[in-house]
Amino acid sequence: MATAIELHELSKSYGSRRGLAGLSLQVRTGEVFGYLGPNGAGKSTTIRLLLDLIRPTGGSARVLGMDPRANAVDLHRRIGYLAGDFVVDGRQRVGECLTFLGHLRGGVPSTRIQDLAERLVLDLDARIRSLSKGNRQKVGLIQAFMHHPDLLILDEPTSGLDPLVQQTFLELVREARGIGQTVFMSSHIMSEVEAVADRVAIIRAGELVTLSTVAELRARSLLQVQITFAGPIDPTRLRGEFASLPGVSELDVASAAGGAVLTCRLNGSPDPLVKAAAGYTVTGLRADNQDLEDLFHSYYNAEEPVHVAR
Ligand SMILES: Nc1ncnc2c1ncn2[C@@H]1O[C@H](COP(=O)(O)OP(=O)(O)OP(=O)(O)O)[C@@H](O)[C@H]1O
Repeated sequence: MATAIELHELSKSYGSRRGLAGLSLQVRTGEVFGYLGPNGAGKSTTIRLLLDLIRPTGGSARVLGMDPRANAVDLHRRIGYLAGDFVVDGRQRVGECLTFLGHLRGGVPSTRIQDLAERLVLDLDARIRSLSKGNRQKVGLIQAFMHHPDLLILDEPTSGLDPLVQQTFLELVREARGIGQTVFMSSHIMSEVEAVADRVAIIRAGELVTLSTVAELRARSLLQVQITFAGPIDPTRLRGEFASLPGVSELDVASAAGGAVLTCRLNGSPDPLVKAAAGYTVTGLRADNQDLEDLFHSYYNAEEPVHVAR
């Protein structure tokens, strides 16, 4: 099966509130799919619909080739799910809780639980109620990964984890992909998913804004350019000449040490800018890719959906 998740015009209204508005997308088997959006965008709503924890008001979803409404029991066995608000009985010890959950999933070797707990630095003897938020999140991660499910559905999996544990989590995701598991993970922070995701979807107000590979997104991001020119040079003339070049925006020219420093953003081919600069003596040149996080914020804040590919 080439498609692990398929959404077709999926909608969910909560009374007059819009949770999800006609969302269509496909997650391929074996890929790591990042599902991004600001708070309230509809990420948890989508995930709850996939698991049949809530019912759609329109459209349809297929998960591992099945209808979540008709095959919830079969499906849940093949899915590892980490809820955004993961809660378990606080009186239990971590090890007891994970063994119990393992039994519900057809049995998980204790060595597998021990290995995951060691890697995530989690004490299996601790009582769950005594754990910090981050350590509870580790319990949630272990129960999602431990039975090697075909599909991992993780709602804000890195929430509360310190940077070192986040790295271990990313390793677990890579290993899962390595053995053919599919990972669907939500986040509201791009940097958490860009290191592992094959593709990312960005949603806003229940709608798909963009769907693309991380590499394509990077290529689409603007360049922040700084060119230093040797003097004597007329900054006003420089400004007039460069401001009209294709793809140039946010241009600024400042006088410096007898010469001038030009800064601008560049969208598209650098060729016209480079050719214009070649008419002068260039003593310095910098071009940095816009931070992907900034790019995401521009998608979140855009008036209209920006781009939807594949
Ligand atoms: N049970 C509910 N009753 C009413 N409105 C709801 C309910 N659940 C979600 N919503 C609304 O649906 C929209 C999408 O919420 P959802 O929780 O899916 O977003 P999210 O992207 O997961 O955000 P967050 O990161 O804050 O969890 C929001 O406007 C939210 O207020």
